[in-house]
Amino acid sequence: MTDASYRDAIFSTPLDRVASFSFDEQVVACFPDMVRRSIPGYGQILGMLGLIAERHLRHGSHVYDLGCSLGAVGLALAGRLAPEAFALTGIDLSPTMIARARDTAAKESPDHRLDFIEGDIRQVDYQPSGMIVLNFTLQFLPPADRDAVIGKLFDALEPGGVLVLSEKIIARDEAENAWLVERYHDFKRANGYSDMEISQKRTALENVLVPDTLDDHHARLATAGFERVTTWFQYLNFASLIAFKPRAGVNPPAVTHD
Ligand SMILES: C[S@@+](CC[C@H](N)C(=O)[O-])C[C@H]1O[C@@H](n2cnc3c(N)ncnc32)[C@H](O)[C@@H]1O
Ligand SMILES: O=C(O)C(=O)C[C@]1(C(=O)O)C=C[C@@H](O)C=C1
Repeated sequence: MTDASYRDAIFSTPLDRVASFSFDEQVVACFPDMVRRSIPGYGQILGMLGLIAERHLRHGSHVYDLGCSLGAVGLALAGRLAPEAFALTGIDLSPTMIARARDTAAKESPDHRLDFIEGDIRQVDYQPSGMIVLNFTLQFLPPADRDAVIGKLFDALEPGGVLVLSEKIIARDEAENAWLVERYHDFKRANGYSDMEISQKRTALENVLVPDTLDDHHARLATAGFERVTTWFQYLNFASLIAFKPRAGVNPPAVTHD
């Protein structure tokens, strides 16, 4: 990152009332440090997205990065693929994120076609695309809106296109979930967050980041029409899935028995 990025100290002082988490200017200013210290495997997921794009993207096709924040996904793809291999549109609700994503892309990958637009991913008219990435974004949509967004993305994908969905997840089994969350807090402590920071951030994220189970994600993607859904990454309570849209004509016709 060539842009200024500060250490995340947002929850490091005791707060009388912890406000709901939002992607405000304070978060934008320390975002690279926050995600690096708060999302297990964040860097590895970004690295793999480039390799997935190399394998699955038809030359010259369009990619969406939804909830793009500072544009890290586009930069990761630009690090692996030639400028003519793809054109990417990043979309985010936060104007500050979008402004910084544009600046960074212009400095770091001037030859690649990386566009960034401010918008709500629930309201976009999507153009046909070969790959769509939701890297820790769906979890911030109200649960009631998630099926419709995934349905729209399925429709926008070209036959053979892929959706990559990375999310914080919850385990249905209480004991399993407790173990994962406790180890996740150990991970945060090891990355320099205090117990107070961990606890205040947890409060701020209540009802803002609402995780689904892996089963919920698989079921939603299958219902939308995805042919094959694979959980290709999991590190504690963070996971990434890839979903494949069927190629036209390869589905065998349904066999009927009489
Ligand atoms: C955890 S961040 C995503 C991180 C980013 N994808 C990355 O890989 O660095 C979630 C982002 O989703 C954005 N967001 C949340 N709801 C949104 C919506 N309805 N439409 C567009 N962006 C949204 C937030 O502004 C925030 O930047
Ligand atoms: O800090 C946490 O508890 C998180 O869940 C990490 C998480 C995320 O998963 O999106 C939460 C908010 C910020 O966007 C960065 C990371």
